[in-house]
Amino acid sequence: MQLVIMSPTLLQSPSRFPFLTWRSGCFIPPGTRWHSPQPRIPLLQGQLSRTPFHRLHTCRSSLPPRCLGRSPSVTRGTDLLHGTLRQPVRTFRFLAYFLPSRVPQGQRSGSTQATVSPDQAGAHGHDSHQQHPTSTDASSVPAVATSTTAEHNPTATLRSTSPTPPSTLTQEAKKAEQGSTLTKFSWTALRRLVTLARPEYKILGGAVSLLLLSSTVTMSVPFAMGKIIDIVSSTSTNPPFGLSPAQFFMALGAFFVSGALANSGRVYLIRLAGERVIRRLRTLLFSSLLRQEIGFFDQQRTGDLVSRLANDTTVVGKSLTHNISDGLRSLMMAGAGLSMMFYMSPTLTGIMLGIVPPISIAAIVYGRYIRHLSHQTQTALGESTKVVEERLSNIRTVQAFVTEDKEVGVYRERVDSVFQLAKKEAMYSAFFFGGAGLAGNLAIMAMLGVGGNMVMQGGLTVGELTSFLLYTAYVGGSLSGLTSFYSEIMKGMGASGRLFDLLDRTPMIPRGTSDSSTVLAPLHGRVTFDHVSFAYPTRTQSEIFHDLSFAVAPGTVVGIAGASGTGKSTIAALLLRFYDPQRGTIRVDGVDLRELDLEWWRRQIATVSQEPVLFAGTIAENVAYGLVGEVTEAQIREALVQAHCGFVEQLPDGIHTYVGERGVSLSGGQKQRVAIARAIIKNPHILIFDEATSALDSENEHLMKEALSSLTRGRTVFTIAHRLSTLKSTDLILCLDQGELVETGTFSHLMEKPDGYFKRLMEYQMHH
Ligand SMILES: Nc1ncnc2c1ncn2[C@@H]1O[C@H](COP(=O)(O)OP(=O)(O)OP(=O)(O)O)[C@@H](O)[C@H]1O
Repeated sequence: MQLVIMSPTLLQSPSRFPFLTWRSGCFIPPGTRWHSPQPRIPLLQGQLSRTPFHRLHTCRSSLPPRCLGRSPSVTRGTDLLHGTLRQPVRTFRFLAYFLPSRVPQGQRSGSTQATVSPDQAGAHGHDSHQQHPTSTDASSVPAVATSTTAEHNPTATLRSTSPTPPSTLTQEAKKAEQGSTLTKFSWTALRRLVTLARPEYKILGGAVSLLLLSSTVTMSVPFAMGKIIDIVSSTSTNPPFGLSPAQFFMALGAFFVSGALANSGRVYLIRLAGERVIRRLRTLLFSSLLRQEIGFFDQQRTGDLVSRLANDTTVVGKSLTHNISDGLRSLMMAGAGLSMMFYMSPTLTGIMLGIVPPISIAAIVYGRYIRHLSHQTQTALGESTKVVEERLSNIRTVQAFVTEDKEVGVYRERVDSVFQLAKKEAMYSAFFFGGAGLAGNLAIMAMLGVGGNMVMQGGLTVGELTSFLLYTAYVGGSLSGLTSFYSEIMKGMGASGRLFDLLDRTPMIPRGTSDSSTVLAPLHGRVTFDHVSFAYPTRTQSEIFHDLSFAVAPGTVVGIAGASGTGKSTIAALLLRFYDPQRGTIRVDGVDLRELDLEWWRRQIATVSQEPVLFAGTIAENVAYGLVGEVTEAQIREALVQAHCGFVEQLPDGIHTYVGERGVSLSGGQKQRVAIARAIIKNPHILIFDEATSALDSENEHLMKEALSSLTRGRTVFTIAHRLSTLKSTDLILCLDQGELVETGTFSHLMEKPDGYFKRLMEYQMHH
């Protein structure tokens, strides 16, 4: 992607944009590869590598106003869209980078998207959540949230914004879409989830030991405070263990320092284990994804898969580490706190147990409703973001049709429904926080009343009452943590279920490196379609081929002709074994394709497709793509010469010129010739050339023909022809009509047929 940063605002206020790095007078996001800085103007062109989504989001919400045209505030989303739809396309590319390609469903930082439901709030802070209430405010009440930022919410579900119509979704995709909210508890799922953390057992064991230590220190704070109050307020109370007051304070200090060290260690180890789990899961998942057959990708939304890779892995990693650590901590603290309370005053503890649980239950039920509202808001937000993503990624069409105002109208409607839901949520949340705070304070007042009475009658010291109240607050906080622990584990189970669906999925077309798979040596290249019937997995009802049979001798240049949509490219897809036919057999040198080692077979084929895909990298890297083993620069240059890629020498960095994402900085004809060089260097036995549908200019067409002639010599070649005149030099033409082979023969033979199908097609093309 091209990056163009022109904003003086950005250049003047570096501290406002911490996500950008200052380099050579320009800011670039982390992970940016950059080149060719342009002189005189503060402009930089660069290549962006992937940046974690949360960072993109941070970037988006911090975009400089001048870049956006208006305020970047999400509450003024329509203004933002209005501004961006009118930006020149180049500036727009910069913005597009910062917009997520997926919609966060539960993870929004700051602004109106704060979506933490009250009963989740205990999970906030995770490692750093030493938020043990030290004051008697509402935060000490179970299930009472003190934070409204969702930044740490690990439960976000990213949604695809791909425009794929829902009707094409499979059960698998739908399941992913439903997210984790429908997860049911199951021991098997929990066990599988826990197995993912097994390799980290040493680190986690260390973390749990440190957790024990730090929790012990934490839980002695109220006791120590009560003691201190008694020591300073009455001369009759002495420090425990026969220590002098000075020694007691020093011992307490040392105790706290060791607790802090243990806590730091615990946080580090937990994070380390979490990140290791996430790293392992991501790698496993990506490798499993790449091994799936093409039919699988036809049925899935790319956005969902990316979301599983980016988001579900994080949810699982965190639920296994952070959540378990937090849950254990809450459990220990609740248990220890209650025991201490009973020890200090069974009467007061009884009263507390009579008041707090009903408040907690009410808070949890109400909190759930708010979470439901929050979920609805997120869904609506997802819908609105879909509009933005689709329109921004097709900005050329929007501007060419001058539909900016219409699009803003569509977006305004969506944003408005987000606003209405968010308003409702805000109102309910306001009542919740107010009510919960009041209930908490009333409970504390009740206990102060009873406890104060006991102090006056000499049943308790002031210090003991203080300790007791602090323990109440601690226990309340811990219970709140426990409720969120359960919901986080459920989300982890939901996310891991979706991950296991992918990890466990056996590709319908396996790689075939088993002992039974065959390698043909030598390969001659005779290709036979024997009564082949085929329908795409997403449209099983409509057969593309019915009983298709033909044979191609080794070294033949075959042209495949036919009207658009008759299945020409499908032949190529079947040859590459992207799909298997439902009936019939495709044979190579007499051997069923299904018996061949798939990796070996695909290495024997080179394809030059209609719109060749180049990857973000240099020309040399693209030419060498897919080659096994070492490749020299001389080989690359030779292939480029054969493919008539003379233009490469004119480029500033020659073969090391960076071609941009999907080869965006090369013309269509240049891309095709680089793709031909990529095919030449592979030295394939079989070549599939899918002719470009878009017309090339005559010079380009001539160069292409020349390049191809170097490639076709001595190989079995399938040319999928869109312009029939290019088939003159083929040895054999297969003419398809509605998936059936209607004519075969040489060009001149077919043109001689008085009312032949091919001849009619030719004439039609010539006159249109
Ligand atoms: N992945 C897919 N899933 C479902 N249907 C598909 C898929 N790819 C192609 N089709 C359908 O299969 C039919 C044949 O498509 P194919 O791409 O082979 O045609 P073609 O002859 O190469 O067309 P063109 O000349 O326009 O490129 C079309 O009706 C198309 O809509």
